[in-house]
Order: sequence, then structure tokens, then C-alpha cells
Amino acid sequence: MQLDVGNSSAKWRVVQGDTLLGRGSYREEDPVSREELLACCEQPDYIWVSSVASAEQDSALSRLLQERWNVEPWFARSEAETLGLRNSYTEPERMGVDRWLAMLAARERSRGRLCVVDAGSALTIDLVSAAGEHEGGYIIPGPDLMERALLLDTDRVRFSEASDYRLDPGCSTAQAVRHGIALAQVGAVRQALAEAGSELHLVLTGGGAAWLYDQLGRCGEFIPDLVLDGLQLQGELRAA
Ligand SMILES: Nc1ncnc2c1ncn2[C@@H]1O[C@H](COP(=O)(O)OP(=O)(O)O)[C@@H](O)[C@H]1O
Ligand SMILES: CC(C)(COP(=O)(O)O)[C@@H](O)C(=O)NCCC(=O)O
Ligand SMILES: [K+]
Repeated sequence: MQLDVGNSSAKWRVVQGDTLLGRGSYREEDPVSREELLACCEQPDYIWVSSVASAEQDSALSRLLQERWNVEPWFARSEAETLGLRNSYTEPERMGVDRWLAMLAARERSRGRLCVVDAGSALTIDLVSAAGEHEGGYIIPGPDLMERALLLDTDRVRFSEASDYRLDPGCSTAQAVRHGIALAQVGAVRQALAEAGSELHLVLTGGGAAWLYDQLGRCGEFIPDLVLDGLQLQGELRAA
């Protein structure tokens, strides 16, 4: 059993070899999602976790899983080097493990230079050289965080009507905010690609990735489970 715990929700899947036995998403405050998680299988052989949540949330999740199955979860960490992928951080473990695992999985799929984008609560953009060096990356607030920042620290950016995320200029507060956020998200990826220069392969994942992929003209690849795929790689390596 594998879990990808982000700042919005935890995505889980149960696999046996290459067969997917089940999947779902879990949120602490949603009892139905908890029941689904706890009913996902009889007895997992292992529980592997990628988490960017707080230590308190990690302990609570760990307790929940251990009480149910009596299996101690293994929490993956960002490393200095794994399977030829080399971390650029002086303190590698400080890099969000979701970013690390997404890069690891992307590299297994494609050996050239990479741009790995994870559109979750935050939008992360990471560059990996063909040789496996993490060249660096960007952490940008995702759509909800951007909107929250505007509402928190302005007096007159207020609206009640719904508006889609589109790239044309907006003609109301609601549109100007939502279209502005859309522009910032898509623009960030485009500009990162422009900054990066030479040929590279773009890989997208995360809750907002399907939308982003469409906005980017479907260039590159959209891989929904990239973080879990990376978790599987690092987990298998450790288990070997
Ligand atoms: N149907 C959707 N269309 C567009 N964006 C979505 C959709 N569902 C979720 N998102 C975006 O994805 C984010 C959650 O993605 P996820 O990868 O689960 O985040 P995290 O890893 O932080 O838990 C939300 O904040 C939202 O911006
Ligand atoms: C950047 C993130 C908040 C992204 O989290 P997510 O959007 O997947 O919930 C996460 O990778 C994180 O907490 N990183 C730690 C800081 C770093 O990567 O340098
Ligand atoms: K992210």
C-alpha cells in the first residue's frame, strides 16, 4: 500500500505487482474517506508513505494505519542521491519528498533533460539534467493559495460569483482574480521552460495537472500517479 500525503489530501493506492487493487483519496476531516482508506484491503504487505504534512499529521496517520493493520508505515525521505538522481540541496532531506519522488519516477520514464511539474496546493517546477543533476526548482502558490492571499491582504478584492480559470483578461473582480491566477500558473511553467532553454521533456502531475496540461497545449506528458510511482521505486530499492 502506498500513500502520497499532500497539503490538500492524501492519495492512496493498493498494488500487487503491476496490478492496481484499489485507490482513493483521504482527508483527516472527512470520515467517509477514512472508512474507505481503512477498508481498502485485508492486510497490506507493506505501507509506504510520501508525506509533506506536519510531523503531528504524520504521527496521527501512522497511528491510524498501525491500529488498523499492525504494520509500521515507512516514510520516504528526499536523499542526496538515488538511482543516479542527485539532489542540489545542501540539506537534501529539506526538499519536499513529493518533488524528489516525482523526479525519480520521471527519470525512469525518460532519460533526457526533464522539467517536472507538480500542480498541487503549491505548483512546483523542477529541472533535472540528462545526467541526473537536480538543476534547481521553483515553489509557487497554487490557485487556492493565490486567491487566499489576495482576499487576506486586500480590502476590496471581494466577489461572490463563480468564475472559471481562463487566460483572457477579466472584466469583473471575480474574472480578473481567477484569470490572473490562471495566467500566473500557466505563465510560470512557460517562463520556467523559456529560462531553461534547451530541449527538455515536460512531465506534469498533481490535482491541477490535467487543466494545466490542456492550457499548455498538451505538450509533454501528464502522469497522474508520478509521486506514487517514485515512492514505489524508492521503496523497492530500500526493500531490496
Ligand atoms: N478538478 C480539478 N480541476 C482543476 N484543479 C483541480 C481539480 N481538482 C483539484 N485541483 C487542484 O489541485 C489541487 C490539489 O492537488 P493535489 O495534487 O491533490 O494537492 P496536494 O498534493 O497538495 O494534496 C487543488 O488545490 C486544486 O488547485
Ligand atoms: C512545495 C510543497 C509545499 C508542495 O506540496 P503540495 O503542493 O504537493 O502539497 C512541498 O513539496 C514541501 O513542503 N516542500 C518543502 C520545501 C522544499 O521542497 O524545499
Ligand atoms: K506540488
